[in-house]
Amino acid sequence: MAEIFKEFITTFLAGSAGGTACVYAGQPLDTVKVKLQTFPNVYSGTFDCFKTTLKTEGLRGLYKGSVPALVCNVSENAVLFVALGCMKNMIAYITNKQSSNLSNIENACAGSLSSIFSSLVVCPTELVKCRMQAMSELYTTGKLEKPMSPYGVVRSMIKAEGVLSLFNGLTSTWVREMPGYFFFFYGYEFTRNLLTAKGKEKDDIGVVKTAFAGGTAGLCLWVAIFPIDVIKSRIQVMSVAGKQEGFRKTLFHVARHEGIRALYSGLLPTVIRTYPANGALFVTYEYTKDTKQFVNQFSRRPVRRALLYVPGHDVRKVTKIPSLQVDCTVLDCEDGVALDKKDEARSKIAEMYDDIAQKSSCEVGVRINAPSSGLAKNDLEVLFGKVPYPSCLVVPKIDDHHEITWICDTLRDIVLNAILPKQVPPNVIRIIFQIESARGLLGMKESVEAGIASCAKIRCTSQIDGVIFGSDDFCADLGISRTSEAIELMYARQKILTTAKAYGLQAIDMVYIDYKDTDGLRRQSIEGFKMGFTGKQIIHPHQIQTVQDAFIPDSQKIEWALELLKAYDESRKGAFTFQGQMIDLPTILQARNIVNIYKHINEQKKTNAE
Ligand SMILES: CCC(=O)SCCNC(=O)CCNC(=O)[C@H](O)C(C)(C)COP(=O)(O)OP(=O)(O)OC[C@H]1O[C@@H](n2cnc3c(N)ncnc32)[C@H](O)[C@@H]1OP(=O)(O)O
Ligand SMILES: O=CC(=O)O
Repeated sequence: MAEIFKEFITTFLAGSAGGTACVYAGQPLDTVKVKLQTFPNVYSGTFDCFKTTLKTEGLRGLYKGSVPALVCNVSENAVLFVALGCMKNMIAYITNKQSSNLSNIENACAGSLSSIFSSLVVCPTELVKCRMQAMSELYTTGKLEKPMSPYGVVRSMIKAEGVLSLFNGLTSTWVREMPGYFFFFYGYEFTRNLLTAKGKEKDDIGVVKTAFAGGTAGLCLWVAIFPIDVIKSRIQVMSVAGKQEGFRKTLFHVARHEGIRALYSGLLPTVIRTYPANGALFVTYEYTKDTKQFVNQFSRRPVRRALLYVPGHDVRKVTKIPSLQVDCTVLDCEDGVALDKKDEARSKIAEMYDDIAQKSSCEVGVRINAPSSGLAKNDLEVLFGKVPYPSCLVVPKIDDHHEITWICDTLRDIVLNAILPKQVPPNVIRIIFQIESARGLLGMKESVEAGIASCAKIRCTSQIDGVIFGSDDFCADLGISRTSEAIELMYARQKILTTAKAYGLQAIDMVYIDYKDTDGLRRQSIEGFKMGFTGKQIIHPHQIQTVQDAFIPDSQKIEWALELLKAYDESRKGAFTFQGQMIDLPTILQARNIVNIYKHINEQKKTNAE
């Protein structure tokens, strides 16, 4: 059910975005088309109409009716593309095929059927739009006493003839749309197939070819239905000056009195308009319909209670990932890989990533080498210069803010230059960076701010998700001797945690390298969770369960929090006593945190299981 809803939302959003792009790209020529269709004798041709409108009414005149056009196009395309999905599924069901494998004719039939639904939106909105676009002619030819606003047009129609008058021209809209959309989608799919290189998918033809296929779709539509559109525009515009004759009578009237040419009046601007307008429509639609990932991506950060490092060159360990019940795995190019194995690790990860990520229910990220190593750029190019690329990037040893800026800028350039010309980057890259030195700790606030600022330069490519405490390198940098209680690391842990939380980021605690000592690991994990860390790095599958159990509130705590929140709702007091303790807002907020963490983890478990 949730999937169907997401599908609905994403198609709806993609259709709406496509409709918006279509209007802005095509409105001036649409205005010219409507003027020529309804007043063929006022202008000598397309150019004259364009020039005169620009001269007398300015650019605003050409964009007149944009608001109803936006309403019209956005709602039309949203409904059209949602209905198209349903109709394709229906045809796929009947023909026993996958909806992505329908033939051109089947796609065309799905498009034609979808237009039955979109016409219900198109008819009233287009009626208002057409009248707005031809307003100055209606006024100067005396058919209207004074110009009206879109709202005025709607109000006067409802007042004079009732709500149903908004559907004036519905039959001619259907007569136009059903064959129109048959040719539209046939033209689109046919052109896309034609432009697809052998052995490639039509979804991969790129922006320019998609735009061309969209324009050709529009060309097929208009050539097929232009006379019907002329009659529809006539009925809709002229009925402002009184009741207009029906479709058939108007058609014969125009043909007899004005000649067949009048039925094609306005075809040229329409054909010119169709390439930018429908090109923009399909490019925007195709490239935003993957908003499902967007909706998922921006909703929440993935839960990362345990973050398991897997050395990237170690194929045996990497292929183990799909069998592990862990929140997050990180394929390592850095400290888990010897210097002479760096190239091997990088290329193995690039080669295996897609397969491993597909088979795993956990998040699969990568850790590149440090910015100061001289290896990081190569890592980024190899790992992120192709699709699919990892959804999560761990960057070690951030010693100052220039380094994280450099990483984020370089990553963005790689994605923009290597991926964008071919397709919209399929997923946001969630960056987590490591603080592992005295300098890194002191400059952490600036590094967080620099990372966030760099990612914000172009939204949707990357975002800073969290900070990791690299305790072992930190000990090396400061000359610290480790103790089992790790009291010597308390300041660093608290500072990292506080800074990360101040910016709403995840804070991931240190590694427990004595991986056979489960009791010690449990103690340190519970401590980290109580301090406020959201998760912990691990190095061995044995550590998964202990850590993941520690980073979720226990059942007693959840019960306490739920009961407390219930008592708070009932008491409606600032301070009150609950189970012998004084409770006020700070404790309520803590209880909410507990419930939120619990809910979030359970939701993620459900999503992973789906
Ligand atoms: C401290 C600072 C840091 O930077 S930490 C990050 C860098 N270090 C790392 O990435 C090290 C990751 N861990 C490892 O390489 C191994 O766990 C080490 C510690 C070397 C132990 O490996 P090994 O001797 O194979 O352990 P084992 O025989 O007990 O393994 C049992 C089965 O589990 C597997 N395993 C082990 N570790 C991992 C891992 N990290 N990821 C995935 N699988 C792992 C082993 O391959 C072994 O599987 P199998 O039974 O052979 O099929
Ligand atoms: O990278 C991790 C560390 O502990 O050092």
